[in-house]
Amino acid sequence: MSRKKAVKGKGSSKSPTASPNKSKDSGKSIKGIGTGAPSNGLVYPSRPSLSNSREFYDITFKVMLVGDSGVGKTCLLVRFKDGAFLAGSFISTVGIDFRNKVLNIDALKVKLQIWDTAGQERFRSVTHAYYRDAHALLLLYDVTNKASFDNIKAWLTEIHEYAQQDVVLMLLGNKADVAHERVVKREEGEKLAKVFGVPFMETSAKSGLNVELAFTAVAKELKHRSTKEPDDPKFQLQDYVNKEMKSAGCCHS
Ligand SMILES: Nc1nc2c(ncn2[C@@H]2O[C@H](COP(=O)(O)OP(=O)(O)OP(=O)(O)O)[C@@H](O)[C@H]2O)c(=O)[nH]1
Ligand SMILES: [Mg+2]
Repeated sequence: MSRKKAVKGKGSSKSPTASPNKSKDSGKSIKGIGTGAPSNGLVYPSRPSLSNSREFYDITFKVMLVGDSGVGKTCLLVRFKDGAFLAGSFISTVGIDFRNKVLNIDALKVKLQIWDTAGQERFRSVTHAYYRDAHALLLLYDVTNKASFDNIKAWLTEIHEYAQQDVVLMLLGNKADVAHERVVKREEGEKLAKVFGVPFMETSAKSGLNVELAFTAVAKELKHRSTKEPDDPKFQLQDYVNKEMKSAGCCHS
């Protein structure tokens, strides 16, 4: 299996084509980031591995974080990437930014290129341009902010307008650690997600609750889609998430 080297570090991003959209090794055009054909990701032909380093990957996908300003998109990404929480004053994202992380999924190295969008209205036209190439979208609301929950319908309308039809979508109710200021019950999030047929879970960038799971579940779904044989059973994202939360003894019926 050929291993590609991931672009390192934090990217600031004016350009949506920061990732390769062509395999130099194979010389052929490949589906995925920057090509506008995101359904299958980038799968590289078999070759001996160059390295076991986390820098190398077999397949890559673009994941976008969206939702109102202040719901915790940047904090969720920083928690996932660096295992840390950005406490203190809130610095709103300007435009769009990305970070890479390589995960081991069923013996494959899956690189997620994660785009952190600005939730502020004034950057909306910038983020619209990036939806088209996204393989997956994590749509966040803040369980302590009712308006961010009420806006989910508008976000879904926007997603249907700008994203690919088969984009993997997951709804996340973030800041689940804040019990005393909670105004959106978990059941309300579950209900809304059911209405729109999207997987759902609550997360906390502060405590780390379900952060790894959210990204891993999406990576598994994308990897499954891109490598599955016709007879393979369908990967059920919500079932996987429920099973994992149950085995972790976490907060789900
Ligand atoms: N208690 C708690 N606070 C959080 C959590 N996630 C984020 N915050 C806080 O919420 C505020 C906003 O977080 P950001 O991650 O910057 O929000 P954002 O969605 O990226 O906002 P924009 O960049 O403006 O779109 C910050 O003050 C964070 O410290 C969480 O899970 N729990
Ligand atoms: Mg941000």
